[in-house]
Amino acid sequence: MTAALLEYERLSVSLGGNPVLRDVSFSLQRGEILCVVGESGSGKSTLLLAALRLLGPAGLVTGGTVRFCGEDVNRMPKARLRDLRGCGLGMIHQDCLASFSPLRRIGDQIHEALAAHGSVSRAESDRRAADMLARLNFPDPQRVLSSYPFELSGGMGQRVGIALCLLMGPQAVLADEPTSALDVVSQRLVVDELLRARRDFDLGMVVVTHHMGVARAMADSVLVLKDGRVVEHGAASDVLSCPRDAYTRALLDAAPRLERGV
Ligand SMILES: Nc1ncnc2c1ncn2[C@@H]1O[C@H](COP(=O)(O)OP(=O)(O)OP(=O)(O)O)[C@@H](O)[C@H]1O
Repeated sequence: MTAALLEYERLSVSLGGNPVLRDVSFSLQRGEILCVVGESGSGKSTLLLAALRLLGPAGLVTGGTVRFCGEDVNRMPKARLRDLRGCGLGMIHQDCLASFSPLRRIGDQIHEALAAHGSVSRAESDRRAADMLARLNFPDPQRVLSSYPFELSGGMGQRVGIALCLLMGPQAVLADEPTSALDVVSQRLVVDELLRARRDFDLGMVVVTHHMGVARAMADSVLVLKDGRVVEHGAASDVLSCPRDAYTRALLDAAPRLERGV
């Protein structure tokens, strides 16, 4: 049987000595979108960072494992870990534009990122970036590539961040509140782009969101986190339509609606 893309098995993590994740288990298959919901401080970002072994100096895995394609992330040698972070697991942040240097053009920075993970000429990286931006419905990819970050709107910046993530050729994508900083129109575009990326590249995705409307629009499965523990995990249709847990019901009561795109 093929290993899951990501598998958390009874993962417990502490930050600064405080337990933040407790016995978290789930798996993610190719082509699956898992949305992780829960209130602020419930451990959602920590859950994503654990997969990249990016818990920082305060972080400690106190029990359990995270496996990527069957390989224990906490036992990976440095070179493997670099591949994992560079092109195995893509990361999309709440504010992708903030990850770009304000001083250099987008095309220069995309080239730098691609060249760090394999020999690629500037012409080739521009071609691949322009193709990806066109695929994500940017009307003028060349203009984006020659822009500085401050010349892009927040929504465009977020979509450029998605393009860069996809250009690295990840097998799975971790998205931490990818729509939270956006107006509703840009939210819809980002949700549609992530759904298209899943379909086109058969990606697995873990999407952290406060927004139950985003979970409704995207999720195949939903995991509800409270105080670092999984209170509910199952098919999106079950968790979002017939929640078993009172906490999930309370989250759903505050949900803005987005229709499912695919
Ligand atoms: N370096 C640290 N040392 C100690 N505690 C930390 C540290 N970083 C985060 N925490 C705590 O860990 C808990 C989980 O944080 P985390 O960012 O994973 O939650 P979250 O669900 O993603 O929250 P949000 O939705 O606000 O981003 C929080 O209570 C936070 O205060």
